[in-house]
Amino acid sequence: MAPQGSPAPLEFGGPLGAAALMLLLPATMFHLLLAARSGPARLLGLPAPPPAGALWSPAAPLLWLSWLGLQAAFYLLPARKVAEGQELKDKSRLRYPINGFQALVLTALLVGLGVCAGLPLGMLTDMLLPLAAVATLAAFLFSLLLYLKALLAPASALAPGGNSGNPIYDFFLGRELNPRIGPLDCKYFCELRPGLIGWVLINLALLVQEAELRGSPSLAMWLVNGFQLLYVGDALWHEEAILTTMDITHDGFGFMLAFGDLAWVPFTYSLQAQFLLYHPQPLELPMASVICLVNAVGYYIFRGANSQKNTFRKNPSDPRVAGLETISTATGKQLLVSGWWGMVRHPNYLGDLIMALAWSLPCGVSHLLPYFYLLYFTALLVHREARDEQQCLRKYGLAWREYCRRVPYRIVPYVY
Ligand SMILES: NC(=O)C1=CN([C@@H]2O[C@H](COP(=O)(O)OP(=O)(O)OC[C@H]3O[C@@H](n4cnc5c(N)ncnc54)[C@H](OP(=O)(O)O)[C@@H]3O)[C@@H](O)[C@H]2O)C=CC1
Ligand SMILES: CC(C)CCC[C@@H](C)[C@H]1CC=C2C3=C(CC[C@@]21C)[C@@]1(C)CC[C@H](O)C(C)(C)[C@@H]1CC3
Repeated sequence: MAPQGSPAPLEFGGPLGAAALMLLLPATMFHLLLAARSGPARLLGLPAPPPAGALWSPAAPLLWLSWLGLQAAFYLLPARKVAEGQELKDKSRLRYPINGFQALVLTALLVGLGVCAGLPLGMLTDMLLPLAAVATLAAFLFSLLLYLKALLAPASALAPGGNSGNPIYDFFLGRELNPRIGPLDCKYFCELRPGLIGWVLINLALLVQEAELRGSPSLAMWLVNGFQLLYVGDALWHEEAILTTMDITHDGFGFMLAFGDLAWVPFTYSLQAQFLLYHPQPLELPMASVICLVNAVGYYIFRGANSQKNTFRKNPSDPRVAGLETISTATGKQLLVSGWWGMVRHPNYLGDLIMALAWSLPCGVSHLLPYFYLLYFTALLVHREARDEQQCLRKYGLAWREYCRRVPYRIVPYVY
């Protein structure tokens, strides 16, 4: 069934773009994994081909499925709070458990106990290629299952974007908005749990492996681990805020998010730590302090902007935001035009990008490879910003134009 109303414009270059991305994204991920462990560690240019069998281990599917099962079990544990999502087309609201931080703590306890009992965590680093292969295969199979499941879904459950009628495009973007298997909300679960927590676990394994190889982890490895743990911990602590993001409220759950959440995030976002294991970098305390300052500035902007908008959206009369200047829109919602959201139209992206820079700086400036995340993330956020602008223009019309007039810069003041 297709949703009613005018069809949404095609994004990501339509079916051709979607097909190209489905090949390019996994290829890029494997290129990065191989380049990080190769001598020259070139971002551009071909790394040496993997040794025969390096992409496969019979233990990998077992390990990966156990990890997914463990995170699903933590998801189903009693939550400190159950939050309601945005209103859906049929006027209903879905309920979501807020226990992501609890899952992170339980995972840390379990891994800690395992390590004390002799679990060789560092050996996980030798499994990254086979695990990435399993995660990629799982993302393809899972997206197929989701595509088929959407055939039975009512029109009101379909996403505005991924129902063009072209199977390749719809498979990529995702047809159903909030597919659920029993009590498990697939998109909400995948976006915050197995991939995000998996990312910090991989980082930790790389740190342990470095300690085993060189006697102790390097300062650079500590910084990368610390910064990214803060980012993931923050996401899970503010888990409820994800319910208003574009991914949850607008995008269907298809290959893009399934692959992004399950494979891309854990295996490419840990690239800096992977690079450092194979290419140790000297880092002195004064430089490390400057990098910590850069991360702190980025985090301050990112958290300040996200919290200000979330507080305002939940309760505009909250004393923390009640004094801010706003524009009224025809939908009854208001737009902030002072505070963080009066500085640029996406101050949260600016903070996120500054943090991305801080995550790469500990890797020195001899290689471009550890700066991949910063480059990719800039492209992702510029594209995401443009998509969000289109959606806001459709939602708010003239009020959005007025906001753009009052706040002319998108992400970086006086630059962009
Ligand atoms: N690490 C990663 O890989 C990624 C991280 N992120 C991060 O995720 C976070 C969420 O990003 P994202 O979901 O893209 O978007 P935002 O959190 O920026 O949300 C955009 C929405 O906010 C509302 N909004 C926009 N302007 C205003 C305003 N002036 N006043 C009030 N509300 C406004 C609109 O929705 P409405 O009016 O309907 O409320 C708009 O659609 C960001 O911090 C981003 O950096 C995002 C992608 C990837
Ligand atoms: C593989 C493709 C190129 C694109 C895939 C994009 C996804 C990897 C990202 C889309 C939005 C994301 C968000 C986060 C992680 C990356 C993905 C899934 C996020 C969970 C990271 C932590 C943040 O604090 C957040 C605000 C909760 C993020 C929400 C969006």
